[in-house]
Amino acid sequence: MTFRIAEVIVDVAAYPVDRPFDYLVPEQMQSLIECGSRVKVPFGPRNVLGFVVGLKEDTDVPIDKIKEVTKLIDIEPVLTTEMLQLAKWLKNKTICFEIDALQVMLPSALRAKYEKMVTLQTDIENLPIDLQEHFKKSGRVNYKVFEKLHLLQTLKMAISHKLLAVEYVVKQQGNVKEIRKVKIADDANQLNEISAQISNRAKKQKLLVEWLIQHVGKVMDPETILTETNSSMAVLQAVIDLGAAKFVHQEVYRDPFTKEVKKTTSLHLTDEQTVALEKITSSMENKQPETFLLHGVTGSGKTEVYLQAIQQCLNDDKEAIVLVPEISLTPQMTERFRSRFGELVAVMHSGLSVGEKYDEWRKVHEGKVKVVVGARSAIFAPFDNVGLIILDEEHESTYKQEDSPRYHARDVAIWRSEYHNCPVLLGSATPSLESYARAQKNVYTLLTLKQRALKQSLPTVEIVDMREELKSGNRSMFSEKLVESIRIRLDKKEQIVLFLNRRGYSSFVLCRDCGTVVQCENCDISLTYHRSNEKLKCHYCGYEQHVPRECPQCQSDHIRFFGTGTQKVEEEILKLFPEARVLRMDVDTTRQKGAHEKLLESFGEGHADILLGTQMIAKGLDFPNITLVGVLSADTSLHLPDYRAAEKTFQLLTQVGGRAGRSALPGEVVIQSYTPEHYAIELSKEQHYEPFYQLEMTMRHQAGYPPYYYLALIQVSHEDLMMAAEYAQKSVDYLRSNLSFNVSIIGPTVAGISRLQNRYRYQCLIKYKIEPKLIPTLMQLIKLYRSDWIKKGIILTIDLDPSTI
Ligand SMILES: Nc1ncnc2c1ncn2[C@@H]1O[C@H](COP(=O)(O)OP(=O)(O)OP(=O)(O)O)[C@@H](O)[C@H]1O
Ligand SMILES: [Zn+2]
Ligand SMILES: [Zn+2]
Repeated sequence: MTFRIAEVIVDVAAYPVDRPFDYLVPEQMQSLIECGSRVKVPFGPRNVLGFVVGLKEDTDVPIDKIKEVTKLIDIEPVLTTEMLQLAKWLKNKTICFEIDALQVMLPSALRAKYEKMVTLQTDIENLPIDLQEHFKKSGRVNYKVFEKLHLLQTLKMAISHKLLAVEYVVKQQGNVKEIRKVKIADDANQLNEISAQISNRAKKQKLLVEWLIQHVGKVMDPETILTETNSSMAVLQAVIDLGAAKFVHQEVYRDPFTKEVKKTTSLHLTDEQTVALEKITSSMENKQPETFLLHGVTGSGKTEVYLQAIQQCLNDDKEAIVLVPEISLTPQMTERFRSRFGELVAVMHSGLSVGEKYDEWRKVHEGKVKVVVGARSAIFAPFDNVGLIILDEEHESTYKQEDSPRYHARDVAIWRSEYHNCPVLLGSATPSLESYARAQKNVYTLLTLKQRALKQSLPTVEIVDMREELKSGNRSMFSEKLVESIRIRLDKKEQIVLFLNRRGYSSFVLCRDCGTVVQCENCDISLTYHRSNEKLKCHYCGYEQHVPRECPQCQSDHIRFFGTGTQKVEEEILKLFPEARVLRMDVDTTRQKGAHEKLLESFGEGHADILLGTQMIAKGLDFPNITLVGVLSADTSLHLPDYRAAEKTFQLLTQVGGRAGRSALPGEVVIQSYTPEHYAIELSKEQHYEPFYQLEMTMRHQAGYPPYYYLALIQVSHEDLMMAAEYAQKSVDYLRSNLSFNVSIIGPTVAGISRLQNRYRYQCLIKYKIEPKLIPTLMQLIKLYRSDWIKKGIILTIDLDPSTI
């Protein structure tokens, strides 16, 4: 069947109406075009990108008005029917443009510049005659060749018979970091000749070439060569000009899968694990879209349950998606999957280059792998026979995307599970209140692991009141208790994790005379001090400046940085324990690709006594020799203007505490706090979730927050303060006159960060329980915005279930 009309979602933001437009399919394209393919179509004066979301025979658009599809980008669709449906759902669920929903499902490589290449998948004789000659020289031919020769029809056939495949080769644009190395010539004779040519007066050059002869063919850092030979860059350049070596560029990035992994097999499950696994597999057998909440204490062996459930899924010839929060995508976690399922696993996370990400996506798209382990966006993995979806650490806020489409991976997971009739498994030691409440109401099925896998006891937790320390004259950031515990571990050669809670906290520069804090020029946010290069940086817009020598307000020179960064803690530790080997893990030491991995590996191998870090080390670590966890500052995350502050603090303390005593050796946790009486801190002592859940639910009920109420956040920004305020007020008026009376609308108020990237920000919060008019009203508001306000420079965003307010 061939269709004449394509329905296309076009990539035109800021168009008030979000619906597909009809285009005429030129005859030669009719047998090639499919739903889920990208096209180029004329829109107004331009040619724009679009996605084919429907094909049909007729249209209401008059024949003299309808325009033709200019170009078919993919002869194989890049999106499945499922994804097209999902995009429609996402559009309503998150109030976004359908185009944004479609784009988010594709790897960024397909949005970047790329070259399409056709690669040979079989012996050349098996190809249709017309195509054969093109592959004689090389197994990889530019797609454009076939386009020019009008061979697309034949090409498409060959592709559908898997004789050929289309590959997108990304033109890397600074995504891959390269470093300059020196490649020494391969041929010793040639080097000898060069040496002979050099006049005896150019002693340094001669010496350098002599040295190079000893290292024929090697690739080395220029710095190494210079220090080893005690020569200068000029000398090196001179011998390079003579042909003794050449500069080469090497990717710093490596293949994500270069490391060998040891194969593991299923462990014998504990009783609790067995019960949990059976429930999950029986739901898989019955093809039920059931959502499970696996609540297991730290170290209870949730991961082993995931692994065996996935095994079941593979046995049934189905595919599995595993989501983990970006920060716990540690090599340890991914390795556990790879060592069980080997080549069947693809890994997707932000540490990969655009090209690498695309390679992983393609493995999924082509069915070469059966399991995806990845961060949030891996939920869109284009499998077509999903048997199980897992979200590890389901409470993590990184599962919510902060830009359009503002989706939550959990919601998408549940949607896909309904599409594929398969279960979703949410796992956590500290479930989100929302999920636990749903489990209480039997919307989710609760599975519990109360004990650690080898029946180890949970670590003992001691909370130290830092106010008392101060009273007794201890001004350091380490309490006496913690110092003593560290000393014992160092003596026993056991390992220590020190955790610096830096959520909502940073080192800033403050004038001790007038109290001024140095702020960003573009945002109303204090700048963060970076010791490594003595600079102040804005973590929101990237602005940076040197640390001022005097206060910009009062010119006093008593201007110092304030607060505790990991570097400062490290110095302090080394003062107290000069013999300790400390590994520091923070944004500064993990910037390089693979650094994270190396640090952890080295710690795991026992090359350090103390692992010091921020949020990054709170999760997923499973090292048997860790017996002490110290939390330096439990409170910092408590004082955030966030209704989830207590929940986040409790989760963090429980998770980080859970790193201790996971094997034979018993664990101890020392939590330092200035507000030890706060329930989130007090209750983390028992490492019991239930009491915290009960109390926090009461608080939420009283304050009218989720899970009792739903929230929607509307933000309005403009470069001009008055404009921002005016349009925020307009939005609120509009909402008030259209929503029911039992919906509370709070605002407009100044946003938490009142100015960002030179735009003033106002917001308004909607709290509701049931409000059928909400989505239609918000859609109308968006329409108002897109058709008029946007021209005045307003930016309006709507976030349903915002993760912070
Ligand atoms: N049935 C079992 N028999 C023996 N060892 C097990 C079993 N299940 C899990 N383990 C081991 O127990 C340790 C903790 O398990 P795992 O890391 O899966 O726990 P978890 O619940 O995911 O922990 P966390 O939430 O703290 O990260 C691991 O070293 C794992 O290999
Ligand atoms: Zn001052
Ligand atoms: Zn800024």
